[in-house]
Amino acid sequence: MNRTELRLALRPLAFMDAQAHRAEGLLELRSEPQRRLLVWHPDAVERLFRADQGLHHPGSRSFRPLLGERSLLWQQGERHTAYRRVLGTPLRGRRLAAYRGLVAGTVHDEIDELGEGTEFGLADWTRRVTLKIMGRIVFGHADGALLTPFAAWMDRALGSHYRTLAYRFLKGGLPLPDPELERLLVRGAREAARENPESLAGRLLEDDSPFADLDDGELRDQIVSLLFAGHETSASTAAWALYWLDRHDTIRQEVLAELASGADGFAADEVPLLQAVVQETLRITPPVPAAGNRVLTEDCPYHGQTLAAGTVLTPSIHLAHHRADSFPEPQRFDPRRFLGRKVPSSVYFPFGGGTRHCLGSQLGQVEVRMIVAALLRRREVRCVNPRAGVPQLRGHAMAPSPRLRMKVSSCLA
Ligand code: HEM
Repeated sequence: MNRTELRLALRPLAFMDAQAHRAEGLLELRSEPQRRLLVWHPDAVERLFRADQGLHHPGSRSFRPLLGERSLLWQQGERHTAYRRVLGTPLRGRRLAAYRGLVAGTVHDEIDELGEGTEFGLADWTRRVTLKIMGRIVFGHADGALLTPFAAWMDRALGSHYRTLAYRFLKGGLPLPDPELERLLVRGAREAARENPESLAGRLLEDDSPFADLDDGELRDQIVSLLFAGHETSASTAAWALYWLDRHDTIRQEVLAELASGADGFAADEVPLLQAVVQETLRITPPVPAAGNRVLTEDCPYHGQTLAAGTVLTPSIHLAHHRADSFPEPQRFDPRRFLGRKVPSSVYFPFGGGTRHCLGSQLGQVEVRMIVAALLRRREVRCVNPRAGVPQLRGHAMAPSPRLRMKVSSCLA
């Protein structure tokens, strides 16, 4: 790792912001022989995602041990496609309706706990809600015996950016969980397959699935990956959306007026302004500032130069979302940018793209809309310390600082 890559690893957002003036939307992070480029120009992004099928996806060096060497996040070829088919199908389109009651029930139970005068850490609260939702989706239940030690492990690995860096650089990798937790996760998945065949673990292991005979190691990797990828990002988006609405009271009032129809937020077309708030939140504070690395498998001409096979390309979501020619006044929170407008996926890609496009993009947005809708409708909540609304890195993800607190001033329902 050279000095430029070290600066990116230590302070990724500050590093990327310092590159925002580069109209070419391309920066060399490392030179030959293992050239690495940060890319955010719309042409480069479009070409990259279009060519994704033929590229290599090596995955993150620090996350590979955490999520497991056989995680679907770095599987390639046919096995990767099969994982996406089995796990992605229930998370899309009409199938999503099956989760409406589950998401609503979890959110309302957590809101019930927020009495008048309660102060709570926003990012921790949304993380608790989304982990319970993912527990119910993956196992069919939100058993604290599984989810509490899982959350504690994630916090140990990712709860402090500097601790994460220390693990990565001084201890040779992020901490592995207690073997007992790994055993519990695998046992939970096998029980789910018997008792809750509709759960994701059940679908993965059902008799006619290509993964019916999955061994415990590979099963562990998929369960950890689903719980991790499925809750950190949605939690971060929900927390940022609530923060931005707190900062923009007129928009908050307009969202509340929209919710007066009784909509629960499940269907985006019933709440266009709330959906635009979610999209703008994902633009201005994308929970994943950079998509996964791609490696060119053959030489590729680009803007008068040749990018050699082996070049690593890192798509910067953060920089693409802050290009003034794509989003005028990019630092301004303005959901109206998205009202009645479809934004091209080469300039706006909070869920990545190509063959690795997020499997839970629709579910994640449903969760955020339903969390925001239910909380706004049922509680009068305000930020106690809005100055703490600064980004905190959790591995490759980015959430509001854990210091950001909300207070319930009254219970409305
Ligand atoms: C608002 C919430 C979410 C955001 C912003 C988000 C963002 C992302 C991004 C940026 C990627 C990498 C894509 C790439 O490299 O091109 C990704 C991958 C992935 N996400 Fe999400 N995600 C969210 C919610 C979810 C949920 C709810 C799940 C539930 C299962 C999920 C599961 C996954 C999986 C399995 C992958 C790996 C896909 C693959 O490698 O084929 N995500 N997500």
